[in-house]
Amino acid sequence: MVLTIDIGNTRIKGAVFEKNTVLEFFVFDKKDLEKKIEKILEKFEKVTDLVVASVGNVGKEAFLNFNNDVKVCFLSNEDHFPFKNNYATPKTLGIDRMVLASGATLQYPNQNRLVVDAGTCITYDFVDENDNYLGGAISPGLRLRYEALHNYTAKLPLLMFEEPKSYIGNSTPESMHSGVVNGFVYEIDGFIDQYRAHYSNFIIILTGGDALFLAKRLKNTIFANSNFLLESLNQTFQYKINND
Ligand SMILES: Nc1ncnc2c1ncn2[C@@H]1O[C@H](COP(=O)(O)OP(=O)(O)OP(=O)(O)O)[C@@H](O)[C@H]1O
Ligand SMILES: CC(C)(CO)[C@@H](O)C(=O)NCCC(=O)O
Ligand SMILES: [K+]
Repeated sequence: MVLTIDIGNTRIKGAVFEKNTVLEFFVFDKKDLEKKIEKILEKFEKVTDLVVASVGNVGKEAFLNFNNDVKVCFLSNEDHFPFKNNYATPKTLGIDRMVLASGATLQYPNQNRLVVDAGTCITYDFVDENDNYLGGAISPGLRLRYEALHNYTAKLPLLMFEEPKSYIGNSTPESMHSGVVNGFVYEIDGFIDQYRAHYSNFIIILTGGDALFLAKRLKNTIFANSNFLLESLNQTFQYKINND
């Protein structure tokens, strides 16, 4: 059994896998990291490996004190991945993006793939049909847009997500909801259109905390898989075992 851990910028997510089947999912706060992992390891005694991807400020050190029977695999940019990395700055490429690209390569062989992760940031990652990772884009996620409007102006309130009533906002809150939510949706549809103009065929994997909401709103119909990063961690680990 494998416990995969995704340390994002905001939250931590985990999943216990028996081969390719998820037994349980977890979401928790950074401050609870060690306590929660201890609990999971107590509940699932058969976990032999802990596989971690961290883009947050939680480093390898946080994983040194667990039960000795558990091996920790803390993924880094130096690991071997199933794609050819054409990024001009491979050392600064986010480990979450590498794992997403890896999952897309392994799960959807021999095709162009675009992964859109709508989390704290929105990331776009493209792997072509010859398994070249080309890069993509990084932009602020939904929650971050609301926070930025509030934090960098004098007058704008901090709002919680609400579905805008129209693209023409007729009040301050409605203008903000339209700008944030519609802007978010238009951006992603716009990027997908751009890829479509250059690649006649590609699959789209939509993931991250806002994926389910987005899937309903995009003009481009695509399926969402909120757990794609955790699944990709499990697959990347299997790949690593078989290729190291
Ligand atoms: N309880 C929650 N806490 C924070 N964000 C949430 C929550 N529920 C839904 N969301 C939405 O999820 C988005 C954040 O996504 P996610 O949880 O994937 O981020 P994350 O844990 O920081 O991961 P990453 O850094 O990998 O993007 C926010 O824009 C927000 O709208
Ligand atoms: C963009 C984020 C913050 C998304 O989690 C992460 O992938 C990251 O810190 N990336 C480093 C920069 C890059 O990917 O080029
Ligand atoms: K993200």
